[in-house]
Amino acid sequence: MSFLDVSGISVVEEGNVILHDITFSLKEHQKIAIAGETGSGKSTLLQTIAGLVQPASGQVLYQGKKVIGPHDKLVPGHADIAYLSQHFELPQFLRVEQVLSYTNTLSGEEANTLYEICRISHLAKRKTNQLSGGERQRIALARLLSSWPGLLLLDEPFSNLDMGHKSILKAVINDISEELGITCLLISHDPHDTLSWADEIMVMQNGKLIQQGRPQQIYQQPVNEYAASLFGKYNVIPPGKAGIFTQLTSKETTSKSLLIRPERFIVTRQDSSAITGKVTTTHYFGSHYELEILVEEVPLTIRTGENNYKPGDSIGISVPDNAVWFV
Ligand SMILES: Nc1ncnc2c1ncn2[C@@H]1O[C@H](COP(=O)(O)OP(=O)(O)OP(=O)(O)O)[C@@H](O)[C@H]1O
Repeated sequence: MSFLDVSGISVVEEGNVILHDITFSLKEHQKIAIAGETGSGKSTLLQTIAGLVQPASGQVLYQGKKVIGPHDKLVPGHADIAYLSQHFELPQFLRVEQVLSYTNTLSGEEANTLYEICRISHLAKRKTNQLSGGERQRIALARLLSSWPGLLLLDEPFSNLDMGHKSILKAVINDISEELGITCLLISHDPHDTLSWADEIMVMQNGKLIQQGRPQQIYQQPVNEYAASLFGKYNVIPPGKAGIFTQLTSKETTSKSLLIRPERFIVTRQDSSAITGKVTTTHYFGSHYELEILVEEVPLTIRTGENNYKPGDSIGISVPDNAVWFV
């Protein structure tokens, strides 16, 4: 028995199939992130797990017991599963300590620990209309956690936060798992949030779970171009031109296109062991440069730490064996 077992979940709303036969399981303390484009069904999946949306078929088992959907329950939801919506609301014009006291079931010491972990202790006397977006979110989170759930579902927690608030929230979410032992499942469309945090990533497309795996696997071996696009820039080289690149590796060309991430190219000397391209544009990104180049009419984006090139220059590039992937 897993901590959470989702088996064969389908959801239909207004005659449209929103989730198709989703199956996966989550171990206690495992960190899973869900990625997918807008409308791919991520929120509906979290809401179904939380018992807030009724599946048309399939079931969710939490610690071996079925999560009852809203059709069969007077007050929808599950006492041990907390869901933080993208559209959470806090009561207006109340002090933070009042807002928290309404839901709190913890002892004074436990509550203080929770407020420390959520980085909100200093906000107790503040009114809810005097908070930044990031502070509001951490208070909404503390409010949910004051019932000490076993599973926390976070729906796009980082959207609309600036870098400062985002890094505080990341530390909070980390501490929630590590110090409070609460298992977290989160949705984010930003690869920086998911790749470094998750033990596993699930990729959704049109209501289907199309790939599940370790971050490295999802990033380097996406099942299709859509999955590649969710985690950053990539080059797709059509099958007819793939040989230009595979000749540098032990790989054989196939009928599929070749996928290479921009940072996997190596800028090298222009000799017989390299491919020669022509630089068309250069862009500076602070931590690196991106060069747009043309190799036998194939446009490529390559990333490099140093830029000694300008438009019109010839450039030598190479690609290691494990950087090429067929999609
Ligand atoms: N109650 C509903 N009735 C009808 N359609 C719905 C309902 N809930 C969701 N949908 C539709 O189901 C699809 C998936 O929605 P969902 O919110 O789960 O996607 P998402 O991947 O979370 O998107 P986003 O990233 O924009 O939040 C969308 O096309 C949405 O319009």
